[in-house]
Amino acid sequence: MEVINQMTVVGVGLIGGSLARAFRKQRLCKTIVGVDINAEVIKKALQFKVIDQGTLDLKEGVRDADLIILAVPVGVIGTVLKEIKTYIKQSAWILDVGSTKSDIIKQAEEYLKDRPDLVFVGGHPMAGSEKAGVEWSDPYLFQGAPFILIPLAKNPRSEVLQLSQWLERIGARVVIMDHEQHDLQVGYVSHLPHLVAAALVNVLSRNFTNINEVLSLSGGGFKDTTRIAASQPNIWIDIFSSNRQKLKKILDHFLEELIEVKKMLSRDDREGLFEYFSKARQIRTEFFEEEK
Ligand SMILES: NC(=O)c1ccc[n+]([C@@H]2O[C@H](COP(=O)([O-])OP(=O)(O)OC[C@H]3O[C@@H](n4cnc5c(N)ncnc54)[C@H](O)[C@@H]3O)[C@@H](O)[C@H]2O)c1
Ligand SMILES: O=C(O)C(=O)C[C@]1(C(=O)O)C=C[C@@H](O)C=C1
Repeated sequence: MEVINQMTVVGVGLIGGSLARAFRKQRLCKTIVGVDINAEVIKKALQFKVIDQGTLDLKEGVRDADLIILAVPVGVIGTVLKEIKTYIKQSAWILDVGSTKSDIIKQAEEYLKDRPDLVFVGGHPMAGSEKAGVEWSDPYLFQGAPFILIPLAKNPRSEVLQLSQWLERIGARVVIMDHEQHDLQVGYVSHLPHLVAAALVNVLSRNFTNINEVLSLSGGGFKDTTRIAASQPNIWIDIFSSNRQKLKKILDHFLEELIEVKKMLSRDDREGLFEYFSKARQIRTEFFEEEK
């Protein structure tokens, strides 16, 4: 397998830091350079030996890279790409890890028109945490997790194959799909759950003044279903704004579910409720038990 001379991670946070550590652990690259807008982040990343060199200067950081990972918030991935494209080495690979893909793929197609030599692949690791920052990075984060890849139409399959092999080496399960399907399906299994978790918390604050008293009564159910409500809002604003057209439709479908349940409650439809919960139980247990 080809070893990367220099990998540059732009945005050395939870995901960027975890990818750097995972690639290092598997000896997939010789040198790792980190670029961030925050000097404290670079200092910490050097201290934890997540990166070998760090800089606040994008141009300097990407110039000699063979693989560039864009691990900044979704709303700035395109801006960074536009800024660096003229400095990138001939035939380098660029992988972004943003949680939405349609906007980013369209930006990459537009901005890289005059750099047909570059291999841009849209990526989305379906692994993460509610914690942010390099201090929470984990070299094993991607083990067993899906890593969605969205190649640009013009990319040769062999180039995507090389990237897939590196990602498989860090334990990920590569899934190749198109950006529209990605934003729809991931909208249901990641973005909607995030919103539901936040709503479960916020419904308390809207209806109680003694929230802490109510929270002190919660057991595992509330904690399990609301862990992700503790995530960084800045990351999620970008995700929701970027996927807003699909999310509006997904929300309509979700509201239909809630209205159905409300109707069952109004007519005390025990049979309907039994069917409803049984269906969910069956789908969830069959899938996740088979997955083990
Ligand atoms: N957190 C998750 O669970 C998760 C999972 C999969 C994908 N993602 C995606 O990964 C990306 C990074 O998320 P994260 O959770 O690692 O966030 P994070 O906050 O831990 O890290 C982001 C880093 O980017 C830096 N940054 C921000 N703007 C920058 C800029 N213009 N130039 C250089 N550095 C900049 C920040 O200082 C920070 O260090 C996002 O696009 C997110 O959607 C997140
Ligand atoms: O496990 C978590 O904490 C996550 O929220 C990770 C999670 C998700 O599964 O929805 C969140 C956003 C990412 O884009 C990918 C993965």
